Amino acid sequence: MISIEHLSKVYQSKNRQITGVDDVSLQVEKGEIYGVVGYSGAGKSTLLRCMNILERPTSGKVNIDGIDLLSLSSKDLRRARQSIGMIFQGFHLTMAKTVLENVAFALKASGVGRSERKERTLQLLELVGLSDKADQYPAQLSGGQKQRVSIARALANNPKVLLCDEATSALDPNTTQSILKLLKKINRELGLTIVLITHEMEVVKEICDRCAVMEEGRIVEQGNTYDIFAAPENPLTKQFIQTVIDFNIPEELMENNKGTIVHMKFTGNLAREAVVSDLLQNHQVRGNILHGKVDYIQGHALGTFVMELTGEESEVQQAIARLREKLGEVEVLRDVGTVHHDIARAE
Ligand SMILES: Nc1ncnc2c1ncn2[C@@H]1O[C@H](COP(=O)(O)OP(=O)(O)OP(=O)(O)O)[C@@H](O)[C@H]1O
Repeated sequence: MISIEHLSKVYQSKNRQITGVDDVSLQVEKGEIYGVVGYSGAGKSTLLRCMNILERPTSGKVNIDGIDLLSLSSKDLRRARQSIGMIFQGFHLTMAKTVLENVAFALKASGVGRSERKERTLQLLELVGLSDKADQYPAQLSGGQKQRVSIARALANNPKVLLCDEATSALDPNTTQSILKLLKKINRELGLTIVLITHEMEVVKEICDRCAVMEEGRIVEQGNTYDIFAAPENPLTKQFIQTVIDFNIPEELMENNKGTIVHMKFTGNLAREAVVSDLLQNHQVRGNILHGKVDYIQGHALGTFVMELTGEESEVQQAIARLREKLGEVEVLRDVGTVHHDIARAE
């Protein structure tokens, strides 16, 4: 549905060039929710605005639903943009128009007649759960309701793609959840392809089928959201994931527990298997769980456990080897062998 190839955007300021997007390629499939996550200044907004040519790329290709957008005349580009809706962090509503007028205006602009406009607007307000607010003004609405109006407006011309520019960043956590649910609903019910940019990995975890992580204009990692959470490779991706799946153990706990501390991840079916109790039965070690959590990403379980293992050093090492056989990567956060070695060296 969306194909971006080697896209770059370089801004020319007075005496220097600033690269907003640097050689980005990505594909978004039809009906998919695709997230781009990154810190401020990473180039997310620039990339998103290049997707509907609100910003003209310096080089590269943008193809949406088989149309090469950069080859179009301004008139054809205006028409093509009707199939690309967009919503923003700041809603961009017209304050002097009612909710109904805000949505209907998008239809008027594309030449839809008065009676059809009203009927379609009411349908859209029902879809976003705002039928009872049709005659209110934006100032009378909460942030979440305003974003619902802007979603209804973005859907007015039956777009195939919806671009979301930090759509939930101005909202509290509960309202964020309700807007994400709405986006998921329209994605499923209307088969709408959604690209969203965000600085919150939680948003990606909630609704994105696939995602990309951006830094300094480049994509540093991309893939299926579950795989990215289960086995992130790039240090920045790991940092983002840690904002959602936090397994930092308080220092006092590290100090008070003298055993070997391991961090394990359970993916897929393993998340439901009794790996830990099997381990404790089959090895002469004691296990003390310091942290444990199962997250559900795209309906699949991802378990994170931090456990202290105590016992004879050779037994502990065998237990870790067994865990690695079963789980793949097992990170040793504190190795008692190393601790003994360090103490001996200090003495
Ligand atoms: N119109 C512009 N003129 C010059 N530089 C720009 C312009 N727009 C963006 N940039 C620069 O391009 C880089 C990427 O900015 P962009 O807004 O795309 O990042 P972002 O990841 O969306 O960050 P934020 O979430 O803070 O908006 C930044 O260094 C920014 O200063």
